[in-house]
Amino acid sequence: MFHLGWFLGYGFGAYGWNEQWSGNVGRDVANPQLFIDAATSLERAGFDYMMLEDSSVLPDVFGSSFEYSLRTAIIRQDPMPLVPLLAAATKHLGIIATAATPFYPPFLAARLMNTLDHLSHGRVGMNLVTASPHAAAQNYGYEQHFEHDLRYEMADEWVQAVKALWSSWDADALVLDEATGVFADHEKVRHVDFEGQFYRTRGPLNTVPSPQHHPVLCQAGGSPKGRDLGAKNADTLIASAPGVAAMKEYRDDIRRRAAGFGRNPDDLKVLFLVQPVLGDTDREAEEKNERMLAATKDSIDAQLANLSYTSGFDFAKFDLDEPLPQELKGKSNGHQSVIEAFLAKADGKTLREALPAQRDTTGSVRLVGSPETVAAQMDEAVQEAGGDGFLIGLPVTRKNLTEVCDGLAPVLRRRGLIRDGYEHDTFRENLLAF
Ligand SMILES: Cc1cc2nc3c(=O)[nH]c(=O)nc-3n(C[C@H](O)[C@H](O)[C@H](O)COP(=O)(O)O)c2cc1C
Repeated sequence: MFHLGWFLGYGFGAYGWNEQWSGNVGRDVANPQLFIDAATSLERAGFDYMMLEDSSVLPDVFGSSFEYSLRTAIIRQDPMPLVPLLAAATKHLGIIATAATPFYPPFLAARLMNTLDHLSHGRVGMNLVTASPHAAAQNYGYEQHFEHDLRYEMADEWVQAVKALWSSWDADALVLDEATGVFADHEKVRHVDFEGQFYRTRGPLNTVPSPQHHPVLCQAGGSPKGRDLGAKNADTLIASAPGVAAMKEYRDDIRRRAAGFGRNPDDLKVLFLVQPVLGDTDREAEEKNERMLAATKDSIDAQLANLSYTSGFDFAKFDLDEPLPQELKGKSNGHQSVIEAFLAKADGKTLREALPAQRDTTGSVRLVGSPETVAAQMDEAVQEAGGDGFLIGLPVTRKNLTEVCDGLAPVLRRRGLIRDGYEHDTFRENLLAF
């Protein structure tokens, strides 16, 4: 059996602006109903979790302008207030929201997650990101963003501070004895007095222990430092590795690192990002895939804007019919693993020739066909790569949700590949159930 998550690539944002099948995205922008519908669909299908990505910028690296972002609806509402709405509409689904460690004081994050864990009855998780654009850092008052490896060192310390705050109350600190009038045992609540290189916090939390005590931690680092942060601290890793061999290499490496940190590697579930293309028949799905690939090739601006966002380099400045300047290698302060893989693939090509390869970096394994065919492809990939499951990275439209939740998932369930109901009450217990 494997686990399923859905990755909302624009968080609480807009999906499929001005495209077919995106409903009334213009009229309903910032309306939570689509996300509530998504959560109930995912739960019906037996998903472990829904993961809301986030970022704090209106991207303006590409062309040194907001023009592309505003034309194409690259906006994001804060995902945190959405969590209780999703929780209220569901009973079992895990809900992960993203927090950028450089910008959340540990106390604020620990208290927020504790409270959300109560509101969701033990079903919340936090995706730790270090964020990459300088503009994000500037929104929080920094002159520019911290250097890539430094921000991972900071993130590791940040997690230790957050965990210390969650542990500032013992799980059994609540007495709730109305006869003696004692609410909580003061000997089971203590200061944290956390003094790190980057963060200090006194503690304790002024909130009571939540159902999971330590909400689920999720992470997506690809670089060596990013992998260490995840291997040491995360309960689930969301990964993008091109092809079964790369998936296996990534998972084996993560499990080795986790064991090196004294953890049981089975306590860390690695889910690979995929974008299945489903049709009523294999032929219909292949035709749809061809159309989507052609559209991707045509949408040069979308690819350049995406590269600009992840790298921090303005790709509008490069000549499409020349190779990229060699000196870009090793210079990005952004998503390093993503951008270095692209630069390696672009070697010896013009930028225009290199661009279609960008699509390869967004999905781990090719899944195209009818629900039966895609279920078999997923089974095969997991058997070969040994992954713990998949993260569906399709745009959040009701059509995509229906195809996956009411087409693909029932086939996966009939084949015994995904859960048939939820055994436990909390997200963590369900995640670790197999
Ligand atoms: C599936 C997935 C989801 C991600 N979600 C976010 C996100 O919500 N916010 C963010 O700032 N970065 C996000 N990232 C980027 C990662 O946090 C990280 O910066 C990136 O994978 C590159 O890692 P590296 O810098 O360690 O190479 C995501 C990456 C992946 C693969």
